[in-house]
Amino acid sequence: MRPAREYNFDGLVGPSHNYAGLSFGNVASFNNVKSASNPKQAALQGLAKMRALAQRGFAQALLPPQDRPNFRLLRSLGFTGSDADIIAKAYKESPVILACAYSASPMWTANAATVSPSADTGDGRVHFTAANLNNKLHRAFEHPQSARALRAIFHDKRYFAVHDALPGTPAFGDEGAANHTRLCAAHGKEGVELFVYGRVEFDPSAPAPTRYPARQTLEASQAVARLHGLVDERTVYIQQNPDVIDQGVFHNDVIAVGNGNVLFHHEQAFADEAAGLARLKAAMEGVGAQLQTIRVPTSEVSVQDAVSSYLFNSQLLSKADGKMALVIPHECEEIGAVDRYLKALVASGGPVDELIHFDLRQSMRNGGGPACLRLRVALTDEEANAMHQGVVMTETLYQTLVAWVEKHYRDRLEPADLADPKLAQEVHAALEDLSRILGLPGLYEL
Ligand SMILES: NCCC[C@H](NC(=O)CCC(=O)O)C(=O)O
Repeated sequence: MRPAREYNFDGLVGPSHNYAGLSFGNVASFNNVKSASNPKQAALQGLAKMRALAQRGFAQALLPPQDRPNFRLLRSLGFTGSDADIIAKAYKESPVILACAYSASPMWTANAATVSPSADTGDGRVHFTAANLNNKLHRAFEHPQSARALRAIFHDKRYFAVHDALPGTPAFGDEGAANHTRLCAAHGKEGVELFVYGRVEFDPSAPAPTRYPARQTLEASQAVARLHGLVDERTVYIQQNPDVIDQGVFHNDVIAVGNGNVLFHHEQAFADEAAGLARLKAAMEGVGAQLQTIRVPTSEVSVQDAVSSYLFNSQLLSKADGKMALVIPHECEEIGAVDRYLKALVASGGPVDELIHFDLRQSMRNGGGPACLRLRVALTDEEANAMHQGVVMTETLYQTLVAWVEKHYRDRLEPADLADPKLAQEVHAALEDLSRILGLPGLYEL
């Protein structure tokens, strides 16, 4: 075994963060549609989380925002002329399409890709597959730039393989790491990769939600496992409970999170819990790991409270002393049942002995909590040295980025502001500056 640690790559929130109600099935996105956002505060809240975790000694890095509005998308839909013409025409004919082209949704980097560490893959490299996110228009156009950014950071082909997204068709709906968890005895040792899917394209008899869409298919999960060269005995597929998708659990990471040998989940998370967890347990025994579940009963926390608090959209982080900290949003303290549950959890003598709270309200109002905001990449020391270093969070980078945000970001964005052609110029100037700060000159096609 080679020693390895988990890096969390948080999404740096882009300057066009706004509330457009684009995600049917995501309750927060729908409830906050057309309210005013504060992109500056959103970016600073995200940076504060990155800095605090880096200061605690957790390996922390970032993924950059994407260029917005997405003129390529707007042109492909028939809007022509100068940039200002395109924006004006799109706003007049279809403000929702303009909002899609302007979405800052790449901030939720858990959806950027699925990642398999080198200990698990066929060729011993770290594998990434950019997620096609084809269930939502505003997200379906993220993947080319996600792959480009990952290739810029993980450029050394001796260590890293970045795959393009799966075909963008319903059979292969792929939401990346939000529906994937890796369980292991140690990051540098072979682990078990758990894929949680919402529906099965080629088996109409399999359960499926009826109200809200299931974004991830079994077929997509299996394709990612093939691309990464994962071994069958160490790969487990479990179906998400369709009833909870219908209650607003649009990704599995809204109802379960895993780390090390621990799976923290709601009792209603999975369609056939007993059988699924038995398979997971057996696979883990094969790699010398003992599955430990922390199962939250409905009698203590309802699915509705889990969705509004984002209790499970937390980060479960291993500390140097062997215990784990749970990184949660402030909303968890505000919902009585969740607050009580968490206090009892840290007092129970189990693996989680600390809560770390953050104010992430700007992201939360669009349905993105601590776990949505980060992509986990377990790396050996050699791999960590081989990646681009300019994205690793340090105190200097934090201070530089705070000044960059203060300079370029607005503190209020309403739906009508997307029609302002100056906004596009501001985003452009900000990203030009950012690629210089991060030392990634080819990051954008600006
Ligand atoms: N992992 C969390 C993802 C949240 C994201 N929300 C959004 O895209 C909302 C955007 C808006 O409505 O403006 C989504 O649903 O995919």
